Amino acid sequence: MLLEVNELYRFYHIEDEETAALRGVSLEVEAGELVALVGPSGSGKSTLLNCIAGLDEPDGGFVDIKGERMTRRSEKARARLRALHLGMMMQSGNLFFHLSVTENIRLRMMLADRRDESRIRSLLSTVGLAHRGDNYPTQLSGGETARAGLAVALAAEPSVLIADEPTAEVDKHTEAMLVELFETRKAAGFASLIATHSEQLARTADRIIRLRDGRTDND
Ligand SMILES: Nc1ncnc2c1ncn2[C@@H]1O[C@H](COP(=O)(O)OP(=O)(O)OP(=O)(O)O)[C@@H](O)[C@H]1O
Repeated sequence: MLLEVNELYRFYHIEDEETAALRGVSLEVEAGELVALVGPSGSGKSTLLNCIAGLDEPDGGFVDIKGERMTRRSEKARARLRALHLGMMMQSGNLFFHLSVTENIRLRMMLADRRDESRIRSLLSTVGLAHRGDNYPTQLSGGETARAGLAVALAAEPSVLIADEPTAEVDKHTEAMLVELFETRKAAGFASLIATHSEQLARTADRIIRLRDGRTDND
């Protein structure tokens, strides 16, 4: 099992008000699986992805990636696990603004001890940014920024990819290109969990997991 999420709970508190963003979410994604995560705004998708990535600590439950525990580990251990096995593309962005797109991809590869200039070029063209490698994130449109973020997420060929709305703000042609890219990952035996409103992407997925009020819908 590449990704195991077991009984995750996450509560947020603002003054006296408590929001139960996750209320016992469990899921598994196996090698070669593309899973779409869908649910209305506020249902807990981003919270779930942040907990999986070890960027947020759940109040209960655990996350294992390739059999290694992500939850309740030191920041150093989580960073190592992320660098080696996890690609993430989050709404908050995963690009360094003082680095060009090419430099962002190169840095992500270096964190996983990889160096391959031809892979950088091929990644850029796969996400439709062959002409944008030397640009800085602030010089990109919303859709281009999303695709640059995806190129960074995929840079080190992660076993597990988590992505938050990768096809938001892209045109139909680019959406089709990204769907093809996810299918290629699937064929190569990697796992992807993708929060999406894209019907095309949901249709391509092996499974759809629906979140509602912090729970999976089939609970
Ligand atoms: N840092 C935070 N502090 C307080 N409440 C939060 C925080 N982050 C999220 N929430 C609340 O937790 C719930 C789940 O939010 P989350 O962002 O995970 O939903 P989502 O399904 O990703 O929504 P969207 O599709 O709009 O991005 C919402 O009620 C949200 O208001």
